[in-house]
Amino acid sequence: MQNLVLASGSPRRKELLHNLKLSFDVSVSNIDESIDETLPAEELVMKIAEKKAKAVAVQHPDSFVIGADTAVLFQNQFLGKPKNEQDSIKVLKALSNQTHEVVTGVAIIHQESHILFVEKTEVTFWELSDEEIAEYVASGEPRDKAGSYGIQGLGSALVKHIKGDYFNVVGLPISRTIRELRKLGYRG
Ligand SMILES: Cc1cn([C@H]2C[C@H](O)[C@@H](COP(=O)(O)OP(=O)(O)OP(=O)(O)O)O2)c(=O)[nH]c1=O
Repeated sequence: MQNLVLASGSPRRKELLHNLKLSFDVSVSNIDESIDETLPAEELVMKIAEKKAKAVAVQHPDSFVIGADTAVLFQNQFLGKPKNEQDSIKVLKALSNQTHEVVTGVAIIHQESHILFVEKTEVTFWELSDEEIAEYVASGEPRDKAGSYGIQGLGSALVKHIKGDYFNVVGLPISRTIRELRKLGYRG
């Protein structure tokens, strides 16, 4: 029996795997997510995803372990989760009426085999009024989310259009992830 482990505490990633009716365990590692700003965003998110997966793989040596990390990239700036409400307001003002990229790095580890990949989605926001931003930030939704919004929640009202995988924006490019898992021999 093959065992699948999601190395993430994100409820969104859990739900995306559930959608595929896969049975899996969740194991969260407390790794240091501080970033090396000299690295390109694509490499950074893959590196952090790999760190998350590796920390869990040592405890589950025969399992297929998935780690992921999502960030927003705008004008060469790497935007992770907001530090506070002021930070969210600043980020949402910058993203208003603009297109940004959401990058998710995914790492899959099984025994000696590793797969790393990055998926990108372009997201374009409507022009947002100060009032709309203030109301959205007060809802609390931006708090635990890269780029200070959640496309799957109230944040859906901010988005004019996207180009690429919607699920990648939510935190896990699920269709590519399952395909890469199968390449490593996963048959669940
Ligand atoms: C842009 C965007 C991000 N997000 C979320 C996805 C990720 O959960 C979060 C980015 O933080 P991550 O560090 O990628 O993940 P996490 O802290 O939630 O979970 P863990 O570290 O345990 O793996 O932002 C949304 O839910 N919706 C969105 O539209």
